[in-house]
Amino acid sequence: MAAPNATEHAAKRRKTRQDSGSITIGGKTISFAGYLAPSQPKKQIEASSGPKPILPSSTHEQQSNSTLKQAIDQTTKPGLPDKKGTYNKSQSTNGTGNQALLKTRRELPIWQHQDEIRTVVKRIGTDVIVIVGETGSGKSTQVPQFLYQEPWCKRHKVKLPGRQEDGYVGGMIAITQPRRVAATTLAHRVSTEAGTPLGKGRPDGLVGYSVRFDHQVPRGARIKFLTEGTLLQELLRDPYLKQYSAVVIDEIHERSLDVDLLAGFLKQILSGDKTERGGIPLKVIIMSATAEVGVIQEFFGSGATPGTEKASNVEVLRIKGRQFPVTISYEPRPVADLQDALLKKIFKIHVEEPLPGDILAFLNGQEDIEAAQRLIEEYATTLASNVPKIIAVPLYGQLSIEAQRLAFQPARSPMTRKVVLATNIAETSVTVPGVRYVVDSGKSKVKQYRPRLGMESLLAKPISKSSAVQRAGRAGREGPGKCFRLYTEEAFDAMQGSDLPEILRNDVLGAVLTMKARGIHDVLAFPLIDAPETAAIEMALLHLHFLGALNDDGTITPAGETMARFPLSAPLGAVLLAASGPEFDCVLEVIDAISCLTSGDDIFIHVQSEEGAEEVEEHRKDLQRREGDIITYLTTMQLYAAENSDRIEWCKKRKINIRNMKQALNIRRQLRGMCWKEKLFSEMPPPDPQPFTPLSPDKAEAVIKCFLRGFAMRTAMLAPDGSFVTVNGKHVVAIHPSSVMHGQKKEAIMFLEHVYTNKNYAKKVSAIQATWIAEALGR
Ligand SMILES: Nc1ncnc2c1ncn2[C@@H]1O[C@H](COP(=O)(O)OP(=O)(O)OP(=O)(O)O)[C@@H](O)[C@H]1O
Repeated sequence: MAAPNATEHAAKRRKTRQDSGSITIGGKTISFAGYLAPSQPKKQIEASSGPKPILPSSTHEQQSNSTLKQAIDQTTKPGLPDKKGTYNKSQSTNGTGNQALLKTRRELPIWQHQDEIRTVVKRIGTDVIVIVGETGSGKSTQVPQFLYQEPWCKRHKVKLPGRQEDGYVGGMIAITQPRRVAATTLAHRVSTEAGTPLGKGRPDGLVGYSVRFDHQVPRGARIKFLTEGTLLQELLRDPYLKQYSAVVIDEIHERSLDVDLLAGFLKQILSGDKTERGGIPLKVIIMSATAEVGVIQEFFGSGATPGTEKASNVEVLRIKGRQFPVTISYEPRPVADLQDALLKKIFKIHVEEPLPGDILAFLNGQEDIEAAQRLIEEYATTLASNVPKIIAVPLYGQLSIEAQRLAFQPARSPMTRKVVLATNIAETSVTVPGVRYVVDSGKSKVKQYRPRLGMESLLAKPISKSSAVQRAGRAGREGPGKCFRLYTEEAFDAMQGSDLPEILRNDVLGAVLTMKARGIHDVLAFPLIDAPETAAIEMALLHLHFLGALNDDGTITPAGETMARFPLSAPLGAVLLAASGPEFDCVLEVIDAISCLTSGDDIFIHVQSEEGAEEVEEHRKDLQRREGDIITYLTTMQLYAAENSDRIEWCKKRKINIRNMKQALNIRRQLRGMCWKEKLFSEMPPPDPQPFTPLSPDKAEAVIKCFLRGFAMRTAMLAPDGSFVTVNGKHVVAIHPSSVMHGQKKEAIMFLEHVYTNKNYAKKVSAIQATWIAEALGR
């Protein structure tokens, strides 16, 4: 039977309106009672489908586009504000763009506090300044701009221990963000406000950003936004953070593992030998709307009286007020079906609330986002041509940076309301321009690691009060906003104040390696706000020893130091190092596979329908390899790089995410550069495109054996009943449907990811032989 074409599929899936005033989309029925008039022929429904969105005098797009144009104009026009925040004519080409933003900045609550902030930060003896201000009060964008011209923030020429010639200390402010999306968008915003270009190597830029695999820091930058992980990497190269005068830790309340480590290192720098910085102090500024101030004071304070805000070296500043009000509403009673309630709320906002006003909805995770996106797209097709349109844009961590940026751009067509469907990555720090309405599901997926089982689970859990406040704070940033909480007020009252810090619920492998690489021998004695279970640290030490990162006495090996320098997890670092040995000699091949594995979201677009999946299988035949997912990724990269006609078309045909593939190529280039520097291979390959030669079975085996050096603990054997049972822990795992190995029975498998959702799944799976596991474990 011929496979149905895409139009037929779409027609099949398309909604069917029902007489009951509900709509069935993708097998799900949503009642429209109260929103849209029920049961009428389509044309009539369109003409009288409930209250229409109130239209503005100018359309949303006109407004958004002019804002965007202004922003672009401003970014391309150089100009720095002077000390008072006004613009110097010689620096700004016409000043008007910057002046317009200056007016907005002056209205931020924090603007009135700038002198106070400058005074407190420069105070001698004050090492740590905690700034607590409501969401949107202007902390992230304004504080670095208030400080970078202060005399203490200058670059100082100083004598440094162990050096003949003078060195330099200070000159730049680092601001960390928990996520790259916040770091990059804030850098763009601040460079726009300052009127200076953002970009590597550009002269005179004031602002830059540095996130994994993407560094845009202009020469002479004074303000640098980075992810916490990137600053940790910098700490390995520069243990005293000599290039910085101040480190601003933004959104500390998120308590990521990286921020807890950073806090520990910063505490050590503050209490350590000042001569290492030529006597120049490092100022530490900690900011959040919802931080537990007492905990921070206690941690950083020397001679602090907990809870009194009177620590001698720690000062607390509280910024009152927010720029625009946010009205919060709750559900009268608990909702039975969260996704149903979320969609209804989005549709209700669309028909009742005025434009402009985009919606930001918080969902559990990628799967829920994709499902909601499909349903909104179906809903959009039911809207009459004379009512505003609605579009859905996803925003989650695994998307490539480029795909994430789409969520921050205004809708392209006129009279269109954008709905950003996000995970908690949009919860703190970010401003999604255009958003006036927030819909909060009250849930998020939380990763939890069980050290004794060596397993990770990813389960949807109620959020904390702190998260709910942050989510609401995403509305009301450019005008008054509304936040619709899909839970009752009682449920809010019953929420925990804050989330459990990541260090207490996640694998600490990377954290322990970072500490070891920074020369911390006794990791149990390292200062941490909250110490993880000893069992978790012991597991991490054993694992690192197995990876060859630690010697028998617990000191770091040269291989461990190299692993720590790579912007990759320790097991992937171990894989690269194994590939560089004469036994395997396949670094370039391993880089090809790792590039695809780390480029964000899966490069392969998951097709929902069975027929669609069959069609895609047909087109992916040239990529798929019987050895499993790793060799399939590797082959995909090699074929993509060899493609010399139309790479976009090539991706489209195979349903490969074009942006992620481009990002993979970018990562491949960077990893090749890093491995070259580390002398892991001896000859640079010729530039692309080169003719494609399929990987030989021997080479494929070598690549998989290298991966086993990093992932021998993530293997499973076929049991007599046909299930796979993990070698470590003896758990039953099923091969995830996204794997090319799905449904296959092999003697043994290795999996790079392991997640417990509704089932215990192995992802990124390769076929292996049992003897290979013994070989890898017995080294
Ligand atoms: N990318 C952007 N586009 C448009 N406006 C922005 C952008 N970033 C910031 N703003 C404006 O600047 C204001 C202050 O933002 P900022 O991030 O400095 O606040 P904050 O106090 O750090 O908030 P939060 O605690 O929520 O991170 C926002 O409310 C918004 O009006």
